[in-house]
Amino acid sequence: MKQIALLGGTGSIGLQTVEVIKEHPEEFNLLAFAFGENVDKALPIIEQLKPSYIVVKNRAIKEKLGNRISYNGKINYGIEALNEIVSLSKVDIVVNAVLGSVGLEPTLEAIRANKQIAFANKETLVTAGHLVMKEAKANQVNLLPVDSEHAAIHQCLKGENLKEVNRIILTASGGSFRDRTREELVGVTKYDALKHPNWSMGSKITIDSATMMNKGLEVIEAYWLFGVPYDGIQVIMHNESVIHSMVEFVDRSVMAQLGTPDMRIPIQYALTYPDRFNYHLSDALDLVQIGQLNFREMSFERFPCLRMAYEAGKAGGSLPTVLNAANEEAVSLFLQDHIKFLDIEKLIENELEKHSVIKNPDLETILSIDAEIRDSVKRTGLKR
Ligand SMILES: NC(=O)C1=CN([C@@H]2O[C@H](COP(=O)(O)OP(=O)(O)OC[C@H]3O[C@@H](n4cnc5c(N)ncnc54)[C@H](OP(=O)(O)O)[C@@H]3O)[C@@H](O)[C@H]2O)C=CC1
Ligand SMILES: CC(=O)[C@@H](O)[C@H](O)COP(=O)(O)O
Ligand SMILES: [Mn+2]
Repeated sequence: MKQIALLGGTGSIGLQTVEVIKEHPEEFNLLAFAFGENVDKALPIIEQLKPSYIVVKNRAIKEKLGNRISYNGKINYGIEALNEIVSLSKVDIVVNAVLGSVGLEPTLEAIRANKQIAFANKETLVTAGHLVMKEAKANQVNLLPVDSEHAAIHQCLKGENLKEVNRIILTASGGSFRDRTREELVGVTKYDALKHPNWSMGSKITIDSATMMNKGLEVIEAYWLFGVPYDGIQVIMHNESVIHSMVEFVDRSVMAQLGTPDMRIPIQYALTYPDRFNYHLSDALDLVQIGQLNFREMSFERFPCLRMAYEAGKAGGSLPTVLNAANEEAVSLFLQDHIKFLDIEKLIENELEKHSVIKNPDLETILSIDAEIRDSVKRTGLKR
């Protein structure tokens, strides 16, 4: 029986991870469960699976949950408590499904404790990929990608020699505004932006998908996970999200991984790796019913967030931290109706232009830049 510590358990990935765990009660036990503030979503899971350790965002939530929980689970709060549960000796797998760079420190702790990590939290790799990968190499820990594209690439690369990779081809659905011109983006609402054509996901990543920043973050995520240079990472638009990504080898042979757009499939694979378990939660892929798969060229002019992500990734140092922090804050302002959709990219570009890059930043520097940029975006954004 594998003992699981799930971070971000009330989110889109977290809830789907719980479904996978429940499908295989003889294989997986939810030992530790962490979430932010959503007690109503957490309570039924906690009451059913009775994790021994629970971590929430702050003391107020701890008290709120403590008043409603019916068994003797240990409840704690804050980043240190997250760091503690990922390092528990009994834990076999840490699922990192928290949103944003708050996942950085627990990731480093889980690596230092030699845990297998099912990794969804892409912002952590964007903000501090050099620190995470250095620690992973030193401790010989594999990050098992949950993000659908990276899970696909990981499968295409199984048994292959990385030196024989020509390029990685990341597929992008295009998001909710893929058929609109830039002029048609003026005045779009968050309700329009939240209508993803293929996937049901948390709000932040759905907005990232609409701005194409999601693919930008994924380019940087791929760079760190697979060690392929930025010039060898291509993004193409693929309407159906059926091909999750591809790898081209030096002999021009291309491997692709396909599947229905259902995140429980890569989540389950990250939990069972290197084995595969039966899966019954959704229907099998039916290519005849789908009929055709469509592809389009990606445009940096149409999607400046993708251009900015490549530029930040290539520049390296502290610039990806700036990109990520500015994006997290700008999306949050947009979701709270403080700024317009097109302001997201303007606020990010503004921070990237102002920043003097620091080479090889340490954890303290990254955390301080992250806080400083969020503050700056909030101030600028609220004046708009
Ligand atoms: N959703 C998807 O299909 C995919 C998501 N990803 C990545 O997975 C990650 C999670 O995405 P998604 O599930 O959509 O996000 P959601 O917003 O749905 O969920 C985020 C989770 O993180 C928790 N959380 C936020 N802040 C804290 C904190 N300070 N301490 C503890 N928990 C916290 C939230 O708790 P609460 O809500 O209770 O406050 C919630 O459980 C992101 O990095 C995303 O890019 C990658 C591929 C696909
Ligand atoms: C499910 C998943 O992995 C998301 O990151 C998805 O890729 C978002 O779709 P886009 O291709 O629209 O960014
Ligand atoms: Mn993805």
